[in-house]
Amino acid sequence: MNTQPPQAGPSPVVDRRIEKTVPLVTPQALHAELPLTDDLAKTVVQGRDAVADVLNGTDDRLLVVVGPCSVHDAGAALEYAERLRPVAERLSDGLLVVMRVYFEKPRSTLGWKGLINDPGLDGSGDVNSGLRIARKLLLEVLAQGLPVGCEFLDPITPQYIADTVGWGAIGARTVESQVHRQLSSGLSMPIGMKNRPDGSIATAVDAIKAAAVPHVFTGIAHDGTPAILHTRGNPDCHLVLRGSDAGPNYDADSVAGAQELLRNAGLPERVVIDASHGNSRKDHRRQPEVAAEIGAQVAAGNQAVVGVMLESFLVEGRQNLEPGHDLTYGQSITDACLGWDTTEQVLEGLRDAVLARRRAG
Ligand SMILES: O=C[C@H](O)[C@H](O)COP(=O)(O)O
Ligand SMILES: C=C(OP(=O)(O)O)C(=O)O
Repeated sequence: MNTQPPQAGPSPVVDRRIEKTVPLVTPQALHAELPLTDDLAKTVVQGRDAVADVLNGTDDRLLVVVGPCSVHDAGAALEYAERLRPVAERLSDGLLVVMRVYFEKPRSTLGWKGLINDPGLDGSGDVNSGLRIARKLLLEVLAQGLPVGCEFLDPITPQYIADTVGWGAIGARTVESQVHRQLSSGLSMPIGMKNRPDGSIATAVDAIKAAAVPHVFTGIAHDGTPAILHTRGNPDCHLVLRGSDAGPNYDADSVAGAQELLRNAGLPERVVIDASHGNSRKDHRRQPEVAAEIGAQVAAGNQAVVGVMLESFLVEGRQNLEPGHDLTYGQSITDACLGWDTTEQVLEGLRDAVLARRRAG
């Protein structure tokens, strides 16, 4: 028999490293506050279908996912969307433009983890506000008529925003994770699987295969209750070549190698290439030459290259997030980005490449 008096104060067993627990808004409540209207839902569905058509080759355009490395200021991101919309329309004969609206940042070690996790940019971790700001911005970008692309990092977050997303990514650091593969198998939009930071493409190919089939996993339901989710499998997952710590993988030989891996796995030979990250060696000034080389492969008739990713914001480069320092409006606080004018030139070059491929083929 236990003769010890009941323990007063914190438990010696559980929550020893939990400082505090804060209630999380439910997906249902957030959706009710910030609803996806029928018109916006049409933009989402049309965007997803158009991406799938490009991936499947029934649309010969190039998918271009372009926008800031991360959103830290919703106003600046919306201004970017307002600039992008007319350019996307003008180039729509060659490009299917999806705006990169990334709220979740996977870090190599430490750093700001994105607007959903820390909208105050100060470590206060007000996730409820982060989700609200993120969803509001997603609806505003959709209202511009632009489909949006996000990385899915936290497995709970999609319940709050995935209804607005036309294209999703699983990042280089999580592509080997079973949790993210299961999640992808249940997501309603095409998902790009990135090669691992060390360059392993086989891991991303494994992820595509794993996410294509049904899974069962635990998560939350729309009303916020714990739930067992049974997925159907996602046939629209595809490879994203993003280079690696060892160097780029956007050149024709690397693309051919990736095609061979896909072919051997019995998967469609379709590849999206990220012009940033390992492919630019994180130097934004190299993105135009990477995009030009990808464009040259497209213009030469390569049908396997179906998309390009660019990191771009209003102001080129990046800045450090430091307490007490004012931030430059429209400049990235994570990876360095192309500035607006260069972005427009790069997009025009990619569109010309598609028109050349079409003329030749
Ligand atoms: O795209 C953004 C970054 O490359 C990614 O979040 C990793 O950043 P880090 O290596 O600076 O942590
Ligand atoms: C983190 C990102 O990319 P990767 O996973 O390729 O590093 C990103 O695009 O924000």
